[in-house]
Amino acid sequence: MALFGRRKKAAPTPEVEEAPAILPEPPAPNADGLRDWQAQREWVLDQIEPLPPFGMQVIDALRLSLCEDIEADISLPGFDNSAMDGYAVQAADTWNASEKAPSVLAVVGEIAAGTVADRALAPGTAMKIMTGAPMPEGADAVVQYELTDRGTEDVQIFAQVEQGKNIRSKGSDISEGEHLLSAGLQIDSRTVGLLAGVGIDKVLVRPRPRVVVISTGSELVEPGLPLDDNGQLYDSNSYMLAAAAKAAGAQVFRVGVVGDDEEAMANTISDQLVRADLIVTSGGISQGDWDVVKAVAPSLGLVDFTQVAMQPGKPQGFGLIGEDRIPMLMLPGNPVSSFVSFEVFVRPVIRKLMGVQPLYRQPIRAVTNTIVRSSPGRAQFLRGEVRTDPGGRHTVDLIGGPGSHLLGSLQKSNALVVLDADTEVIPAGHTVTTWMLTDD
Ligand SMILES: Nc1nc2c(c(=O)[nH]1)N[C@H]1C(S)=C(S)[C@@H](COP(=O)(O)OP(=O)(O)OC[C@H]3O[C@@H](n4cnc5c(N)ncnc54)[C@H](O)[C@@H]3O)O[C@H]1N2
Ligand code: MOO
Repeated sequence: MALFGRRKKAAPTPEVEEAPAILPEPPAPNADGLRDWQAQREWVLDQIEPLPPFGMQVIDALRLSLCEDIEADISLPGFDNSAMDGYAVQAADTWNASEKAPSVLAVVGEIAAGTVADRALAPGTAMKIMTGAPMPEGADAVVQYELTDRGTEDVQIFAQVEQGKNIRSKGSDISEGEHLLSAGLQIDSRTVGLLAGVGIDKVLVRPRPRVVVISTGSELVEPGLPLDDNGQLYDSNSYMLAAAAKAAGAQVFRVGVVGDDEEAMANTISDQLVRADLIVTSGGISQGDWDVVKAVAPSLGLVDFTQVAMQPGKPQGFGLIGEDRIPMLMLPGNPVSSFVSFEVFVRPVIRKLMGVQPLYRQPIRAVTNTIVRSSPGRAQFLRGEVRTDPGGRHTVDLIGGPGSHLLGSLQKSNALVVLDADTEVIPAGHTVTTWMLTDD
């Protein structure tokens, strides 16, 4: 039984916790002043709480995490019914029936799906019955039309059927009271079907996180508008990050470009807090003279800017912003750096907010088709194309170079190749770790 069928309202919201006054101690940097990417990811995730459960229509709960145990209130099928269009009979009346020597039974009624017989079936008689219609009392088998002459007053039956033939018995799929689903399950289309099948219209789930995406940089132009000749380029990051967040299950608000203006940036972030479970920014966090996010974020909440031993994605920012301490991930502006940072930090945060497991991409080992070189000191997230041969063996080719502006080769890739910070060279034919970049 789902919560809504029984209790009509959600569990009381948990008490609001006191907002933290400082961020917890971040991971210690290495000798080069860089943090380990996995330690940084854990540190960020430790500060993220799954969203409180919410009651939703089952169709809207697709891909969300169930927050209640569900048991069946009814059996499925709910009654014995026919699996075929044909005649409900007593099996004994068909014994020894054949094409040459058919059994002949009087047809005494018709049962369509959604109706019931007006009497019990007596020996020597048959009732027409349609697929899904309830079996009449007294009948213990169904003879499909193809084994009869389809008679309307009398019917000739050309084959013997055993007891139970073509009957779908009550509870043969699900029995009343049976435990169906456990809290924590991520709802898929089959689960939606099962919930609806047992009559449940609403369930308690963790809602889609509302993710606000902001990009920064006075050089950026909204796609669709003309570029001038003064070093402008299109804002690809806010679109890419919004799409990636949506694919990860979020409800996305793409704010788009804010120029390198501190007041405008501070106002934009503050204005967005009201509809955000997470804010993601791109750009303006490195060492530049107009790194606006880095400049204003400290005035808005608790923030931490650091450098992580990964390439791309070295500069990273994290904060808990405003009175409600809304998490904010501040990503570097280079498009590939932004995307890789999304994969490493933002996607797991979205999944934690949603309460779905696993938080991380499941690593797949793939054999390199060529030598892979890496500059040691930073973990590498290279773009690759993984192919799977018919035997299930994965191979990978690197796509494009390591440059973090290479949007074209990012699009051509279907995986990230993840190398440890101390890796220098991997000969062709050896295996590497890859993350498949599927949009789910
Ligand atoms: N002196 C140093 N300079 C830089 C360092 C460093 O350590 N010392 N780190 C470099 C690395 S690594 C990265 S990554 C970038 C990150 O810089 P920012 O996060 O401040 O990003 P921006 O400077 O705003 O932009 C970098 C680059 O990306 C383009 N960009 C920005 N936003 C978008 C967008 N929405 N769509 C498309 N392209 C975007 C921007 O035009 C720049 O070309 O810093 C290095 N510098
Ligand atoms: O970290 Mo930057 O992201 O190497 O280009």
